[in-house]
Amino acid sequence: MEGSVKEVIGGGIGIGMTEKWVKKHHLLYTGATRHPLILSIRDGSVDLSAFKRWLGQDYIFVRNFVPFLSSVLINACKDSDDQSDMEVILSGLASLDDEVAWFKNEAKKWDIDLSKVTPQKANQNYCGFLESLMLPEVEYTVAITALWAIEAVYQDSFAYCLEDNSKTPQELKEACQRWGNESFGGYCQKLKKIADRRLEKAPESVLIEAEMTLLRVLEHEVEFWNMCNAEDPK
Ligand SMILES: Cc1ncc(CN)c(N)n1
Repeated sequence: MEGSVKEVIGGGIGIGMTEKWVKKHHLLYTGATRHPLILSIRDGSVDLSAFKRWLGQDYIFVRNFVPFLSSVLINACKDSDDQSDMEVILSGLASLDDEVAWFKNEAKKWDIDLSKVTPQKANQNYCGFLESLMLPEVEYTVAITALWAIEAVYQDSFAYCLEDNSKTPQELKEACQRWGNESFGGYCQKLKKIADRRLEKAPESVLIEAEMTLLRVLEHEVEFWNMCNAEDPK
């Protein structure tokens, strides 16, 4: 029950660290989730070549995201204080199978040869960052915060393109649905809860590391959208 004694004592209705950080860094968060590319999809003015660039580059990103998510899963199995973390992360990993297939199928529709797409600079940088998060010294709390942020940016961005008054072109709606749907939203909420639970108990040094990691994720996301909107390879 909302507002129950248990919830108040347990912090259920209190604001978590992730939300505090989103508020504190709202300019950067908004930069990542309301980027001009997203706004152009939502208002229907999108340059389809930018969408195609995004499709090819994101396919490469997702392939690199698989080992990152696998490493968060291993961390959860080894270091988590709650067994259900593993199930949440496993569900995300399982859905990537379908996601990779979706990219291949979508690329065919848009006449994109994925074998010829090479990662642009911003994508290479982002994938390099994911690799750095897989190093053994990276705390589970930091890695799960990164995972939540990466997924939340896509959820927030694409859900915005599906709101009632949006003019998202029909042929892009399926892409927006992938990350903008309610079930993906629920997954992001679960990741947020895990991150908040871990952050609540984390020592100051881990909190600093996690907040910095969130900022890096948001910066990489902005750079990623910029790369798709740019005419020339960066
Ligand atoms: C760049 C980027 N960021 C996030 C997501 C969501 N997994 C993605 N597919 N690509």
